[in-house]
Amino acid sequence: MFHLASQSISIAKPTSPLSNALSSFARGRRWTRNSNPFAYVRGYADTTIKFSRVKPHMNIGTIGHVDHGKTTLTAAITKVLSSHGAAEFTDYAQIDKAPEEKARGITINSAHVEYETDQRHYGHIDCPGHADYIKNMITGAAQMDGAIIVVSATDGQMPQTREHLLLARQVGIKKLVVFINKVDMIEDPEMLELVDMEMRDLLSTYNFDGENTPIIMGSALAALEERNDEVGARKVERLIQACDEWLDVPARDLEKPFLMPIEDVFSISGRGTVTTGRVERGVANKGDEVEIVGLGSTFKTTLTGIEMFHKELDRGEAGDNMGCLLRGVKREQVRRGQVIIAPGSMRAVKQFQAQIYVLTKDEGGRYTPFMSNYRPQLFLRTADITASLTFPNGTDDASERMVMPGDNVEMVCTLVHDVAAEAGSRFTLREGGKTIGTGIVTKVLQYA
Ligand SMILES: Nc1nc2c(ncn2[C@@H]2O[C@H](COP(=O)(O)OP(=O)(O)OP(=O)(O)O)[C@@H](O)[C@H]2O)c(=O)[nH]1
Ligand SMILES: [Mg+2]
Repeated sequence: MFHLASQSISIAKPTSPLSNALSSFARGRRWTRNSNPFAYVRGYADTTIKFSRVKPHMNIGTIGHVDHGKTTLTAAITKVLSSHGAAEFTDYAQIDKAPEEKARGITINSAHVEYETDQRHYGHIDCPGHADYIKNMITGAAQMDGAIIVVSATDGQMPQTREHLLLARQVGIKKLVVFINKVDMIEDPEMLELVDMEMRDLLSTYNFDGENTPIIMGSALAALEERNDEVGARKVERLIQACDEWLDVPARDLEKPFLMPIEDVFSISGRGTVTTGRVERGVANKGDEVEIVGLGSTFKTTLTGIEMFHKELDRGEAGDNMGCLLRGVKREQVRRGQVIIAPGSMRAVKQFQAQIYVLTKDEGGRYTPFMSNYRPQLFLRTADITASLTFPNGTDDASERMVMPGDNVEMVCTLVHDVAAEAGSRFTLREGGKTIGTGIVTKVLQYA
């Protein structure tokens, strides 16, 4: 039904059953807590340790409806792994640490932690579930290679469970692991079976592998509070094992030209301007010439420094969350929404044709149809731009034609600001605080 996201899913048989993985987690290593991986930017000048690439790195995170337990689970994972020496415990209050988050008891900003298993190093992003902060969820999810969707056993699937699944698909996440949380509050086992069945159906609806996706039932709070190990710590261990076995470390696009969407910009006195983001593809070496593209200005500069998780690197590659020090660039010259690329490898576009899926109201989308010249916000990588949607030339009755929620349509998007894009680039459409559609660029019609 959702043909934009119809990549085929290969059913990976777990090749290496994790033998006692959790107990033999990397011992004796130094762990740095990173509720915000970009906090290092402030200490940029001090860092000399080289980042080690012994294990494959993977970005995952927690998504799902508000209050279903994503932050509790994130804290619980670090707690359980810290007891194996494989993470530094990051308490709930260190993840939801903004005053407003504490006051309201919800996550607003997505937060980052890191931990390691025998096989992998994970960067983990805890996303907000509240509908008002879906924008932060999208940017968080856009950095993930796989995700843990948290569903409370007491509520079952809810609107943002569905919306997050759809958006996860949209940002290119191919596999998920499900954690059915709060089982400590459930007495009737049939209830759990029902949630399990409904989740498998829902996964299939959104083109995930509903049949084989691991579903783990437990209690994040019990694990965090170190009680009732059977539903607590043991289930969190099972969850991490499922992540190791089921989620695939993506084939990195190392061969492609370098591209890093700019997520944030910092100014460091004495050093210059640092931009942070997740490398989408390719490799950049310290000293490389790069090009900044989008939002009205395209110019060349040199990467004078690369850094990740407090450590300095000589190169950054696809999948890395990193900071780039840019030579001779003023803070005002760079903005979230631009990209840093290998010079000449992509251009800024003003208009393109796209295949768009319009969400139904049950998916959190519009209740009513829209017509030509509709103007939603278009989110592409980290950019957020107003766009005008029209029908392609030659469409019959274009001025009267309506697009209904649930429709899959080809439309022309004309942007108020230019953005780096190419055929295959994916985006999300939002309006009045909610996601109303998702799309993929099929053809560039006009460059900036
Ligand atoms: N009984 C029980 N309560 C839980 C469990 N896990 C989380 N909770 C409680 O559920 C509430 C919400 O938990 P959070 O971890 O903040 O939920 P969240 O999904 O991060 O919420 P948002 O980030 O705001 O979307 C808190 O009061 C938790 O203590 C659990 O396993 N059992
Ligand atoms: Mg939370």
